Amino acid sequence: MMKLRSHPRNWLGLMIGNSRLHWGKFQGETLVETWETQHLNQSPLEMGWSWLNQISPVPLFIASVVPEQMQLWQNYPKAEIITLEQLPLGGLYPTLGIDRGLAVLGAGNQLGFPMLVIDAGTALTLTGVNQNRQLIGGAILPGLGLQFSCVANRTATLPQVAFPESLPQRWSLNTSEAIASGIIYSIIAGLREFIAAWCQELPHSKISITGGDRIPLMTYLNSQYPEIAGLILDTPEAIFWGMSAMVRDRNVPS
Ligand SMILES: Nc1ncnc2c1ncn2[C@@H]1O[C@H](COP(=O)(O)OP(=O)(O)OP(=O)(O)O)[C@@H](O)[C@H]1O
Ligand SMILES: CC(C)(CO)[C@@H](O)C(=O)NCCC(=O)O
Ligand SMILES: [K+]
Repeated sequence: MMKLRSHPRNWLGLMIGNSRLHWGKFQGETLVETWETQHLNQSPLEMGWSWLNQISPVPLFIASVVPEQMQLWQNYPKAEIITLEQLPLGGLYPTLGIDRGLAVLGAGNQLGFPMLVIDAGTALTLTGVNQNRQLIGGAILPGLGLQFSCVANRTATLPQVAFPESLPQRWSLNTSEAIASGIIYSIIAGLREFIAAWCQELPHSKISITGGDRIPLMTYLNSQYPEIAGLILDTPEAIFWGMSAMVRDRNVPS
């Protein structure tokens, strides 16, 4: 096997997340466009998606944290799976989510290592890599949306609450705001604590954020801890940057 050091001319990246599918359209190394779609109920071929290959025969590179969704792509021609084994970072553990690995690789490649990535997705994760591209570790907690839906679904009277547009009152005098306060102040205080601990060990680290809930989360962080928020770089495309690096350096039979 040899390592290619170039991208296909046109290609698609697909990150299968827990809530939805994230797509990136690339021309060589350039990310041209990203969009989201729902999870599939059947394989893309059964859905009549052969057009994806016939009309535009582009290579498709897939990374997934949802095994059942990945299964649906098994027989899809021109699809290549991006796996953790190929990820050029040290100290990985076998069950690390490929989304976390790709995000920290992508953000680090683009902005520099050490890198701490916050992924505000279905799950909220922190993933830290040092200057030698070794995984130091991270943390996983229920994401913002999951925390809101969990309290509503698992209690008799608590309502489903939408994310508030701005930081709520900490001391609330109504149920909806009390739920929002409890979840939001706890998450941002927790993040502040994790970031402070990380920066104590790796003072020169970059910190970046990605994921579907990063904008409301940054709004709350900005209001309460502007000095912490000011350290965090917005990198919605971090996972695709990571994919791009792995696609460029993929192995091909020599
Ligand atoms: N159309 C949408 N569908 C689902 N979630 C959405 C949508 N728009 C915004 N979101 C927010 O995005 C969050 C999920 O983030 P994201 O899409 O990054 O997660 P994901 O697909 O599960 O990826 P991961 O598994 O990596 O967390 C949800 O909590 C939700 O609040
Ligand atoms: C934590 C999630 C769900 C975040 O999408 C994903 O990265 C995952 O399934 N990870 C596996 C467990 C781990 O990363 O340790
Ligand atoms: K699970």
